Amino acid sequence: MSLPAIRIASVTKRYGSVQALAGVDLEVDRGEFFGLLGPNGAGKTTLISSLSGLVRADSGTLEVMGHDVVSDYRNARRKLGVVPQELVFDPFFTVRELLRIQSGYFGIRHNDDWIDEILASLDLTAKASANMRMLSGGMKRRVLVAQALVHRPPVIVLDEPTAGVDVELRQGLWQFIRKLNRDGHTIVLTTHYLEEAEALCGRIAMLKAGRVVALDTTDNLLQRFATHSLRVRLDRPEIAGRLGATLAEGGWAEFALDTYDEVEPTLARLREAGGRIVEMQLGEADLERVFVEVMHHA
Ligand SMILES: Nc1ncnc2c1ncn2[C@@H]1O[C@H](COP(=O)(O)OP(=O)(O)OP(=O)(O)O)[C@@H](O)[C@H]1O
Repeated sequence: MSLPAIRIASVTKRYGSVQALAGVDLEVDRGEFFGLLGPNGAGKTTLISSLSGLVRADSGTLEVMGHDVVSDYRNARRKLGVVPQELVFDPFFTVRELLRIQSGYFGIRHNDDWIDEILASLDLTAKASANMRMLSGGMKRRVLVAQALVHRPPVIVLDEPTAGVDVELRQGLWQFIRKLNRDGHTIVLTTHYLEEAEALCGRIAMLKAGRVVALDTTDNLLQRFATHSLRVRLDRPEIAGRLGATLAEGGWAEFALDTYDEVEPTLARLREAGGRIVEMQLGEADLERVFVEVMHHA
């Protein structure tokens, strides 16, 4: 069996009194499109930074394509491309200069053919000679992606790559990342846009307070929780509450259902209890609901 793309075992990291990572175990196989989700402060960036060597874990081991990120740092770093969350650049370099410098960090010279290809894929060709300070936020983010790819890493980690990015660019970016994944790259993504994670990721880990609290395929996660919901707005919402629904704002109540077959009996019970339905909606479970449930119970 080939080694996993990423192996994280018993990793802990503390910042003063904050336990940012409290014993994380995680393996990502080669070729996966993997999602790392969690609320603000869950430890996602700390985990990614530990993987890229920006942060030193207090204990545990991290490997990229079989290379330990501490004892075999150079090889581990070569196998990894990280698109960081924060936009930090030297404003005086042009896009091409920046990508050449980044290539130099990895000891790669004469990288212009590949740089041109990346620029074209990210729709940045026209900006190759522009100074970084002249680019919009969305374009800077694309340059961050380009920067992560100059050394052709097999494993690519993206930390909230679409934060503050417009819809068109987001779709373009995903198309490109999907292509990289189809070409065999392992992708790890953190995002707060759960519909993006649902659409893209085959497997997902959810972190809370530095621990993995859910880890499964996206399909299993969606199925593990009630797959459908019946939302009703009643003239007397408390009736639905007595029948086991979750009450929401505006008089809405929500029943979690395993199948659509349960819709009719639920409506019948409501009618018998004297509830009059003012409005009604049927919904599929989505990752957002799963996320809320997992975080609530973890
Ligand atoms: N350099 C640091 N010094 C002190 N505390 C830190 C540092 N970096 C992170 N933390 C703390 O560690 C915890 C985990 O932070 P981290 O940035 O890893 O979370 P995250 O899941 O990436 O959050 P977000 O979704 O907001 O990006 C938080 O409580 C954070 O305040």
